[in-house]
Amino acid sequence: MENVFDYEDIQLIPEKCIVKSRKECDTSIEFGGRKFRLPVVPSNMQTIIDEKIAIYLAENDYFYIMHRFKPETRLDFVKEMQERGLYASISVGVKEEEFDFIIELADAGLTPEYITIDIAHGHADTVISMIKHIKKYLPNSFVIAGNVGTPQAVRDLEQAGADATKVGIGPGKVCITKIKTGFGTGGWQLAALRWCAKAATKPVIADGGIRTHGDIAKSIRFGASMVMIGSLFAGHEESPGETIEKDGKLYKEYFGSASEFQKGERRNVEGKKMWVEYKGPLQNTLTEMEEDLQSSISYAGGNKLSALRNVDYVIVKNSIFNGDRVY
Ligand SMILES: NC(=O)C1=CN([C@@H]2O[C@H](COP(=O)(O)OP(=O)(O)OC[C@H]3O[C@@H](n4cnc5c(N)ncnc54)[C@H](OP(=O)(O)O)[C@@H]3O)[C@@H](O)[C@H]2O)C=CC1
Ligand SMILES: Nc1nc2c(ncn2[C@@H]2O[C@H](COP(=O)(O)O)[C@@H](O)[C@H]2O)c(=O)[nH]1
Repeated sequence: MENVFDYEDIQLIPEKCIVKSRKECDTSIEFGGRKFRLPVVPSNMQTIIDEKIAIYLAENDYFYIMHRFKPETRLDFVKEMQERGLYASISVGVKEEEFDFIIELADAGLTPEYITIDIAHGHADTVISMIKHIKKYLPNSFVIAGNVGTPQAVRDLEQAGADATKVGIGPGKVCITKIKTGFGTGGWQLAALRWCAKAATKPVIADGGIRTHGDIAKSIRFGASMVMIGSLFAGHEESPGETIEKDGKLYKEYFGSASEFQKGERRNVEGKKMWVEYKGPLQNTLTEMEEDLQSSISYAGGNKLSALRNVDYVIVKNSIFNGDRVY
């Protein structure tokens, strides 16, 4: 790998503005045959999304992926979403019973519009088998497969039939994969995204490591069609995690899907828990993300998301933040 960098090492370079107001900039994206208001999806984690948030996001034209940690509820979830006239987007793993679940859905005549294969090390024969299995039994589901961190992995999963791949091993805020295993894209996620996106012939989702709204624009610049975000979506009024009060301030829990809090046991733990400051309603964050991304598009000299794809950038290693904070 030649240039290795992460989000905080990059600044995008402005182009001449062509709009009179940032409101003219369109942040929408087509993904898997549907149009969404933002190229952003909250992480499919138990402290980030639940059924209520999924319904809210689907009703308001945002993309969502439901987590897979209450497996017995998934069939009814798909049924309920589709009865409401909403799209169904679920996650699966790769264990034996997950293969049975796909057949169960097919037997029930249910085709989720999106199925995400969600495991830590997605460049695996088990994932390739699951992609093929889904394509056999539910050929009309849009299959997202991950997570991966190399061009070869992207090629192999696309070759197996994946409609999109998800890139990011270890850059997450509650992730300890790089510390526990020595592997991953933590610390160079943006460069890994670029590397993978160059090999991809289908959409790529950048997953993990987004710390500011500007990182969404950077992800688009480096090849992402969609950006998966956990920590920035934790801490909302609607967030499913527990709420505590400390010294008069509210905090909400955010834990990793491979943490002992998720697993209920201390085996192969690659995630931790943290407490995130309470942030108020989810819609406020979605609105601010949209406004910030509209602004990014205007700096890119365009009026739609594609303007971000070709802007120039500079690498300013470790020097952007200098202790800066948004608030
Ligand atoms: N994006 C990221 O960086 C990471 C994300 N996660 C998240 O944590 C959750 C749990 O993930 P995961 O443990 O994969 O899910 P599962 O517990 O469902 O495990 C997936 C299967 O793959 C096997 N496996 C083989 N090698 C590995 C490996 N290196 N890492 C994990 N599994 C392996 C597991 O067997 P066995 O358990 O016996 O080894 C199991 O059968 C997911 O939601 C995942 O997205 C977890 C870590 C990193
Ligand atoms: N290594 C681990 N990664 C995890 C775990 N649980 C979730 N994740 C990944 O993190 C992102 C969210 O990252 P953030 O920086 O936006 O907070 C999420 O989408 C997963 O890919 C875990 O336990 N270990």
